Amino acid sequence: MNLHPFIGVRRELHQIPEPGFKEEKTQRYLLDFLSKLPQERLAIKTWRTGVLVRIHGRNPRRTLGWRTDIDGLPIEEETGLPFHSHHPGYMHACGHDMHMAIALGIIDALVREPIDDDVVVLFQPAEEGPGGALPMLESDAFRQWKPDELFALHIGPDWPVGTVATRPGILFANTSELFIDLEGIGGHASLPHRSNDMVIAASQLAMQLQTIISRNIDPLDSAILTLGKITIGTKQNIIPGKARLEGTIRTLSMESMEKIKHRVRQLVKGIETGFECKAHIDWGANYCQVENDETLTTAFMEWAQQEGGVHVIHCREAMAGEDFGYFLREIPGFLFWLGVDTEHGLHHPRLEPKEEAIPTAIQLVTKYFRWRGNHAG
Ligand SMILES: CC(=O)N[C@@H](CCC[C@H](N)C(=O)O)C(=O)O
Repeated sequence: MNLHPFIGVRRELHQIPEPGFKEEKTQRYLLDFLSKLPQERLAIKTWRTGVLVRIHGRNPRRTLGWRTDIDGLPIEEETGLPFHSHHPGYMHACGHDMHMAIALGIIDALVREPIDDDVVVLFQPAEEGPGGALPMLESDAFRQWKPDELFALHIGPDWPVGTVATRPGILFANTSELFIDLEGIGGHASLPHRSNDMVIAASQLAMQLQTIISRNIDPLDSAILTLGKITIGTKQNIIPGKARLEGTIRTLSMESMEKIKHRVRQLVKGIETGFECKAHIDWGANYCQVENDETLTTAFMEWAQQEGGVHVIHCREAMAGEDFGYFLREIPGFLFWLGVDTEHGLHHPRLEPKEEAIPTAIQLVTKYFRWRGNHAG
């Protein structure tokens, strides 16, 4: 059986996952692919490791936009697939390979059969961190081609292929990374009284941080504080003088985000006093919530159910983050989950999205652009 061309594209991209703002091979792949398309209606420019593509319409009244993210994750792939990652320690474990293949498929369809309106497609670096959306949004490259409406999708592991899930209003959470460094005094394991043990300080802090959500935040206002990594010590008989805790905070309101940060500062100060150590907090990258435009999202959901050939689910908010939220603060639009039905979820080393979702998405989005961009609304 012949492989769908954009499933082939996804498999090639799957092999070259790269960290945020280091997506050089990915950028070359995208530019090479784009150079082979009919060029009459295409304009292409780069911004850092990203790419911006403009497809000139037949009779443009406005510019519609599509955005995909392009970076991979620091995860060692365990899928055993024949087209597995060629970059040790990196994997497309959040579906950005699927997102890019779909975006290229949309461009391919629209250059061959253009719509009335112009379409701008953004290949945005560094979604997983440190965040490419905000600097791209502020760049001249983007400002010159700023679309009037902007749309995006994210693969959704929990839904079957042929399903689209979204909602008007907040879809994804506000996020803040969290890095805390503790510095005490290291020493010999047999002389605890002469050292200042950061294993105990970090352990206490980890437990205390878990009380913030349960004791300080309104239970009806969802929030998360997850510590994903703690680094302490070198050997079993050395008391370590340094510790680093790394995590992420998620909220559905900015008010809760501020409250959590305030409590983190207070608890860290308490650890400094209690353990006579020094502490430093770094909030890393912060993403604002993804807030779907009410009117456009409702109209899309009705259209997709009736005309799009997919099953539409009105889903709940997710506590995942997406820097696409920065674009939606300025430009009306929406993001939807694309059902890819995988046993292992996002950021898992065995994530295997069902590839049939690629042609489904290309068809759906191209059809939507034809409906919206041929002066339907
Ligand atoms: C869809 C998804 O999984 N997004 C990521 C992006 C957030 C990164 C952010 N820098 C953080 O970890 O706080 C997620 O983890 O939700």
